[in-house]
Amino acid sequence: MTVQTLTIVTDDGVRLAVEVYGPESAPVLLLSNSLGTTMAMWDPQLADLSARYRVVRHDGRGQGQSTCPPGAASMDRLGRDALTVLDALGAARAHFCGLSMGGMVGQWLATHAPERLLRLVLANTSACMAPAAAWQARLEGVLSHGMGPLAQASLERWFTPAFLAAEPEQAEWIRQMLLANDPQGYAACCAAIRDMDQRRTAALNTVPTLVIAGQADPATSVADAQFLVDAAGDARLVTLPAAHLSNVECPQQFTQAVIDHLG
Ligand SMILES: O=C(O)CC1=CCC(=O)O1
Repeated sequence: MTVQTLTIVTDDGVRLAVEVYGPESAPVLLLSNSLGTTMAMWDPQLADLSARYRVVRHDGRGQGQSTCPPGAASMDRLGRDALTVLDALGAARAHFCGLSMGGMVGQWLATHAPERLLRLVLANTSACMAPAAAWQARLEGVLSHGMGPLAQASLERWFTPAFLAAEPEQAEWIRQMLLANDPQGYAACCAAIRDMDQRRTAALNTVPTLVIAGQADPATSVADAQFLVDAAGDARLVTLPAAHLSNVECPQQFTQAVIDHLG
Protein backbone atom coordinates (compact mmCIF):
# COMPACT_ATOMS: atom_id res chain seq x y z
CA MET A 1 0.00 0.00 0.00
CA THR A 2 1.29 3.42 -0.91
CA VAL A 3 1.10 5.94 1.91
CA GLN A 4 1.42 9.69 1.90
CA THR A 5 2.47 11.03 5.32
CA LEU A 6 2.04 14.65 6.28
CA THR A 7 1.87 16.99 9.23
CA ILE A 8 -1.03 19.42 9.42
CA VAL A 9 -0.80 22.38 11.79
CA THR A 10 -3.99 23.57 13.50
CA ASP A 11 -4.90 27.18 14.27
CA ASP A 12 -3.63 26.71 17.83
CA GLY A 13 -0.27 25.39 16.66
CA VAL A 14 -0.84 21.67 17.22
CA ARG A 15 0.96 19.38 14.76
CA LEU A 16 -1.30 16.54 13.62
CA ALA A 17 0.33 13.44 12.12
CA VAL A 18 -1.70 12.30 9.10
CA GLU A 19 -1.51 9.39 6.66
CA VAL A 20 -3.37 9.12 3.36
CA TYR A 21 -4.00 5.89 1.41
CA GLY A 22 -6.02 4.82 -1.60
CA PRO A 23 -7.08 6.22 -4.97
CA GLU A 24 -7.01 10.01 -5.29
CA SER A 25 -10.34 10.01 -7.12
CA ALA A 26 -12.18 7.91 -4.50
CA PRO A 27 -14.43 9.44 -1.82
CA VAL A 28 -12.49 10.50 1.29
CA LEU A 29 -12.98 8.43 4.44
CA LEU A 30 -11.60 10.05 7.60
CA LEU A 31 -10.81 7.63 10.47
CA SER A 32 -10.63 8.85 14.06
CA ASN A 33 -8.99 6.86 16.85
CA SER A 34 -10.04 6.07 20.40
CA LEU A 35 -8.54 7.40 23.64
CA GLY A 36 -5.13 5.87 24.39
CA THR A 37 -4.53 4.54 20.88
CA THR A 38 -3.10 5.99 17.67
CA MET A 39 -4.15 5.90 14.05
CA ALA A 40 -2.46 2.47 13.92
CA MET A 41 -5.57 1.05 15.59
CA TRP A 42 -7.11 1.09 12.09
CA ASP A 43 -4.46 -1.25 10.65
CA PRO A 44 -6.92 -4.20 10.50
CA GLN A 45 -9.21 -2.16 8.21
CA LEU A 46 -6.61 -0.40 6.09
CA ALA A 47 -6.18 -2.75 3.12
CA ASP A 48 -9.89 -3.28 2.48
CA LEU A 49 -10.93 0.32 3.04
CA SER A 50 -8.12 1.86 1.01
CA ALA A 51 -9.08 -0.35 -1.95
CA ARG A 52 -12.38 1.57 -2.06
CA TYR A 53 -11.85 4.97 -0.45
CA ARG A 54 -9.27 7.72 -0.12
CA VAL A 55 -8.52 6.77 3.51
CA VAL A 56 -7.24 9.55 5.74
CA ARG A 57 -6.21 8.67 9.28
CA HIS A 58 -4.55 10.86 11.86
CA ASP A 59 -3.31 10.64 15.41
CA GLY A 60 -5.74 12.66 17.48
CA ARG A 61 -4.13 15.56 19.33
CA GLY A 62 -2.02 14.37 22.24
CA GLN A 63 -1.80 10.82 20.87
CA GLY A 64 0.88 9.11 18.81
CA GLN A 65 2.96 11.66 16.91
CA SER A 66 0.42 14.50 17.27
CA THR A 67 1.26 17.23 19.75
CA CYS A 68 -0.97 18.86 22.35
CA PRO A 69 -0.65 21.95 24.55
CA PRO A 70 -0.78 21.40 28.32
CA GLY A 71 -4.23 21.42 29.92
CA ALA A 72 -7.67 20.30 28.84
CA ALA A 73 -8.77 19.56 25.28
CA SER A 74 -12.45 19.72 24.37
CA MET A 75 -14.74 17.87 21.99
CA ASP A 76 -15.17 21.14 20.12
CA ARG A 77 -11.40 21.33 19.69
CA LEU A 78 -11.13 17.70 18.55
CA GLY A 79 -13.97 18.24 16.09
CA ARG A 80 -12.29 21.33 14.65
CA ASP A 81 -9.06 19.33 14.31
CA ALA A 82 -10.94 16.87 12.08
CA LEU A 83 -12.24 19.77 9.95
CA THR A 84 -8.69 21.17 9.72
CA VAL A 85 -7.51 17.83 8.31
CA LEU A 86 -10.31 17.82 5.72
CA ASP A 87 -9.60 21.46 4.80
CA ALA A 88 -5.88 20.82 4.40
CA LEU A 89 -6.59 17.92 2.05
CA GLY A 90 -9.14 19.92 0.05
CA ALA A 91 -11.94 17.51 0.97
CA ALA A 92 -15.22 19.44 0.89
CA ARG A 93 -17.14 16.35 2.06
CA ALA A 94 -16.05 13.00 3.46
CA HIS A 95 -17.24 9.80 5.04
CA PHE A 96 -16.25 9.63 8.71
CA CYS A 97 -15.67 6.61 10.92
CA GLY A 98 -14.68 7.07 14.56
CA LEU A 99 -14.43 4.63 17.44
CA SER A 100 -15.13 5.62 21.04
CA MET A 101 -13.56 9.09 21.42
CA GLY A 102 -13.36 9.11 17.62
CA GLY A 103 -17.11 8.46 17.57
CA MET A 104 -17.62 11.40 19.92
CA VAL A 105 -15.83 13.54 17.33
CA GLY A 106 -18.17 12.07 14.72
CA GLN A 107 -21.20 13.08 16.81
CA TRP A 108 -19.78 16.60 17.09
CA LEU A 109 -19.30 16.79 13.30
CA ALA A 110 -22.86 15.58 12.66
CA THR A 111 -24.16 18.42 14.81
CA HIS A 112 -21.76 21.22 13.92
CA ALA A 113 -20.63 20.50 10.36
CA PRO A 114 -23.15 18.12 8.74
CA GLU A 115 -22.52 19.71 5.35
CA ARG A 116 -18.98 18.22 5.46
CA LEU A 117 -20.22 14.64 5.94
CA LEU A 118 -21.31 12.07 3.37
CA ARG A 119 -22.05 9.09 5.63
CA LEU A 120 -21.10 8.47 9.25
CA VAL A 121 -19.99 5.46 11.32
CA LEU A 122 -20.10 5.82 15.11
CA ALA A 123 -18.48 2.79 16.73
CA ASN A 124 -18.34 1.84 20.42
CA THR A 125 -19.22 5.32 21.51
CA SER A 126 -21.59 7.30 23.65
CA ALA A 127 -23.13 10.78 23.79
CA CYS A 128 -22.01 11.17 27.41
CA MET A 129 -19.59 9.23 29.62
CA ALA A 130 -20.53 10.31 33.12
CA PRO A 131 -19.47 10.57 35.89
CA ALA A 132 -17.10 13.47 35.34
CA ALA A 133 -15.35 12.63 38.61
CA ALA A 134 -14.13 9.31 37.19
CA TRP A 135 -12.45 11.13 34.27
CA GLN A 136 -10.96 13.67 36.63
CA ALA A 137 -9.54 10.84 38.76
CA ARG A 138 -8.19 9.08 35.67
CA LEU A 139 -6.46 12.20 34.33
CA GLU A 140 -4.95 13.03 37.72
CA GLY A 141 -3.78 9.40 37.96
CA VAL A 142 -1.89 9.46 34.65
CA LEU A 143 -0.37 12.86 35.35
CA SER A 144 0.94 11.57 38.71
CA HIS A 145 1.82 7.96 37.89
CA GLY A 146 2.03 7.64 34.08
CA MET A 147 0.27 5.16 31.82
CA GLY A 148 1.49 1.92 33.44
CA PRO A 149 -1.12 1.53 36.20
CA LEU A 150 -3.93 1.92 33.63
CA ALA A 151 -2.79 -0.71 31.16
CA GLN A 152 -4.24 -3.97 32.43
CA ALA A 153 -7.68 -2.57 33.32
CA SER A 154 -7.84 -0.83 29.95
CA LEU A 155 -7.11 -4.04 28.06
CA GLU A 156 -9.81 -5.80 30.08
CA ARG A 157 -12.35 -3.16 29.00
CA TRP A 158 -11.16 -3.15 25.42
CA PHE A 159 -11.19 -6.91 24.76
CA THR A 160 -13.19 -9.90 25.92
CA PRO A 161 -11.38 -12.52 28.08
CA ALA A 162 -11.68 -14.98 25.19
CA PHE A 163 -9.90 -12.61 22.79
CA LEU A 164 -7.14 -11.80 25.31
CA ALA A 165 -6.50 -15.53 25.72
CA ALA A 166 -6.67 -16.37 22.02
CA GLU A 167 -4.80 -13.36 20.58
CA PRO A 168 -1.97 -12.42 22.98
CA GLU A 169 0.07 -10.75 20.23
CA GLN A 170 -2.79 -8.46 19.28
CA ALA A 171 -3.35 -7.61 22.93
CA GLU A 172 0.35 -6.87 23.38
CA TRP A 173 0.34 -4.62 20.29
CA ILE A 174 -2.45 -2.54 21.80
CA ARG A 175 -0.87 -2.59 25.29
CA GLN A 176 2.35 -1.12 23.88
CA MET A 177 0.34 1.50 21.98
CA LEU A 178 -1.34 2.55 25.23
CA LEU A 179 1.89 2.58 27.25
CA ALA A 180 3.57 4.80 24.64
CA ASN A 181 1.05 7.60 25.29
CA ASP A 182 2.27 10.95 26.55
CA PRO A 183 0.36 11.21 29.87
CA GLN A 184 -0.23 14.91 29.24
CA GLY A 185 -1.88 14.20 25.88
CA TYR A 186 -3.94 11.35 27.33
CA ALA A 187 -5.05 13.60 30.21
CA ALA A 188 -6.04 16.38 27.79
CA CYS A 189 -8.35 13.94 25.99
CA CYS A 190 -9.76 12.61 29.31
CA ALA A 191 -10.77 16.20 30.06
CA ALA A 192 -12.53 16.47 26.68
CA ILE A 193 -14.59 13.36 27.52
CA ARG A 194 -15.16 14.54 31.11
CA ASP A 195 -16.69 17.79 29.85
CA MET A 196 -18.69 16.30 26.98
CA ASP A 197 -22.44 15.83 26.94
CA GLN A 198 -23.91 15.43 23.45
CA ARG A 199 -27.23 13.91 24.56
CA ARG A 200 -29.25 17.04 23.88
CA THR A 201 -27.77 17.53 20.39
CA ALA A 202 -27.94 13.88 19.29
CA ALA A 203 -31.31 14.51 17.62
CA LEU A 204 -29.68 17.05 15.29
CA ASN A 205 -27.87 14.22 13.51
CA THR A 206 -29.56 13.70 10.15
CA VAL A 207 -26.49 12.24 8.39
CA PRO A 208 -26.99 8.61 7.28
CA THR A 209 -25.37 6.86 10.24
CA LEU A 210 -24.27 3.36 11.15
CA VAL A 211 -23.83 2.82 14.88
CA ILE A 212 -21.67 -0.17 15.81
CA ALA A 213 -21.72 -1.59 19.34
CA GLY A 214 -19.83 -4.39 21.05
CA GLN A 215 -22.16 -6.88 22.70
CA ALA A 216 -19.63 -7.23 25.56
CA ASP A 217 -18.44 -3.61 25.71
CA PRO A 218 -18.28 -2.48 29.36
CA ALA A 219 -17.20 1.07 28.45
CA THR A 220 -19.83 2.15 25.89
CA SER A 221 -22.81 -0.17 26.01
CA VAL A 222 -25.35 -1.37 23.47
CA ALA A 223 -27.82 0.91 25.28
CA ASP A 224 -25.53 3.89 24.65
CA ALA A 225 -25.47 2.94 20.97
CA GLN A 226 -29.25 2.48 20.86
CA PHE A 227 -29.67 5.97 22.31
CA LEU A 228 -27.71 7.41 19.37
CA VAL A 229 -29.79 5.40 16.88
CA ASP A 230 -33.11 6.42 18.44
CA ALA A 231 -32.15 10.10 18.61
CA ALA A 232 -30.81 10.40 15.06
CA GLY A 233 -32.94 10.91 11.98
CA ASP A 234 -31.40 8.18 9.82
CA ALA A 235 -29.41 5.62 11.81
CA ARG A 236 -29.25 1.88 12.32
CA LEU A 237 -27.45 -0.39 14.75
CA VAL A 238 -25.11 -3.32 14.16
CA THR A 239 -23.80 -5.24 17.18
CA LEU A 240 -20.64 -7.34 17.07
CA PRO A 241 -19.45 -10.11 19.43
CA ALA A 242 -16.70 -7.93 20.91
CA ALA A 243 -15.79 -5.63 23.77
CA HIS A 244 -14.68 -2.01 23.25
CA LEU A 245 -12.12 -2.18 20.42
CA SER A 246 -14.52 -4.03 18.15
CA ASN A 247 -12.56 -3.18 15.00
CA VAL A 248 -9.58 -5.13 16.39
CA GLU A 249 -11.56 -7.96 18.00
CA CYS A 250 -13.88 -8.53 15.00
CA PRO A 251 -11.91 -6.97 12.14
CA GLN A 252 -13.67 -8.59 9.17
CA GLN A 253 -17.18 -8.04 10.48
CA PHE A 254 -16.37 -4.46 11.40
CA THR A 255 -14.86 -3.69 8.01
CA GLN A 256 -17.75 -5.32 6.16
CA ALA A 257 -20.30 -3.36 8.18
CA VAL A 258 -18.50 -0.12 7.32
CA ILE A 259 -18.30 -0.97 3.60
CA ASP A 260 -21.97 -2.01 3.54
CA HIS A 261 -22.91 1.34 5.03
CA LEU A 262 -20.63 3.59 2.98
CA GLY A 263 -21.31 1.74 -0.25
O1 LIG B 1 -10.61 3.46 27.99
C1 LIG B 1 -11.81 3.57 28.14
O2 LIG B 1 -12.32 3.84 29.22
C2 LIG B 1 -12.72 3.47 26.97
C3 LIG B 1 -12.78 4.72 26.23
C4 LIG B 1 -13.52 5.82 26.50
C5 LIG B 1 -13.32 6.80 25.47
C6 LIG B 1 -12.41 6.09 24.59
O3 LIG B 1 -11.96 6.50 23.51
O4 LIG B 1 -12.09 4.89 25.10
